[in-house]
Amino acid sequence: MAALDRTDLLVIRWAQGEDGPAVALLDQTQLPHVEQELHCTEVSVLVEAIRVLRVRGAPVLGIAGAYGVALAAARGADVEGAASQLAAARPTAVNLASGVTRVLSVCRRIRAAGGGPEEVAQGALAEARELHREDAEASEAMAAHGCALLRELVPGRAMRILTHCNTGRLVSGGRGTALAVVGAVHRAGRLHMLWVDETRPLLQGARLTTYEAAREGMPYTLLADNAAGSLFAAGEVDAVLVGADRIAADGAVANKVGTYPLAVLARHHGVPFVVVAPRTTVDPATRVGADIVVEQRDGAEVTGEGSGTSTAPQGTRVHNPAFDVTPPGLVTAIVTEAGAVSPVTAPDLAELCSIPLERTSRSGNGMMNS
Ligand SMILES: CSC[C@H]1O[C@H](OP(=O)(O)O)[C@H](O)[C@@H]1O
Repeated sequence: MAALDRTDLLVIRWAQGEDGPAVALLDQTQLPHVEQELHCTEVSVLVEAIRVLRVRGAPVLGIAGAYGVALAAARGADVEGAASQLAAARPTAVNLASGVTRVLSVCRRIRAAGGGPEEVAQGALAEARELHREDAEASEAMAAHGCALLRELVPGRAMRILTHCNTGRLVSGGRGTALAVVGAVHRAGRLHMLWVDETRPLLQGARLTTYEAAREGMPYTLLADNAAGSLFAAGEVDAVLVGADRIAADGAVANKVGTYPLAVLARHHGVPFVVVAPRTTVDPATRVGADIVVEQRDGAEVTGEGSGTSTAPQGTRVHNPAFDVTPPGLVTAIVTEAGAVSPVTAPDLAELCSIPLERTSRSGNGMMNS
């Protein structure tokens, strides 16, 4: 694997190639051993890329959804239909639907004002680019707020931080969410060890967080998910940092499956459990955690069925939720670009995110009314 310059990880970008406009993605299913860019010249290709996690992680899904609507507009395709397909590609990460809705609203507004296809395409791309830029900015702010909070929560010494799944540059327009905080702690000389959960079944930790930690020069150690408990028991964890895919109005956090058990372990062992996410991941239209739709994925991701190396008998029934939901009472703090809220309460979260508690309801296709 060629060592890459830090600034050179282009996770997602708008491309104008010989075959016209495209959404270019670093294919995360090929990492860490192959760095390959996928050019999506059709929305259907981008939808499939989202479904199979060639591009993944809540904030970057919002960026991908936004560029996807701009791609439909640029190619003179049915923008409304494209928006519905994109928003439905994965149900849990709220950023996807909100990124799609944001650019679709711009298309509708330009059209209603009498703009033609060219104006709609230009407006859509400009809005998608603005969302991309905002996410990069949010990432820098989260890193600063999160690092300051950790220095309060773990005073005086270099920290041993455990993380789950992948929350770095690969999920963001910038440095990421939780891993952006770890990077800031590392650059401040305060990171003793980053414990990396492999994160079964798709191994985002083993494949992607290790890849990013290595690029950043962080001290890191990979572990099987079920080894985390013994680390807590040995007093080897000073803080847990994770991302989020959707945060309900009451502060309940949907994140990669395996997050909830870490929150329970952290509470039992008196270890801070910190969630890092941009305000775009807080969804006031989802009142409580029980209302979060948790994506159920194909059992073959667990058994390997069909890949030639199946681990279980043919036809084994599999429970494979992509996420779980952690109640706010187990969350020490939620860090966003606007700052940190701790303890996590609905009014404080709403204030932090400058979101009025009463918000428009969802339309049937999972997209927010603009
Ligand atoms: C902060 S976004 C990263 C977030 O997304 C991951 O899910 P997936 O890999 O299925 O897209 C996981 O929940 C991470 O915490």
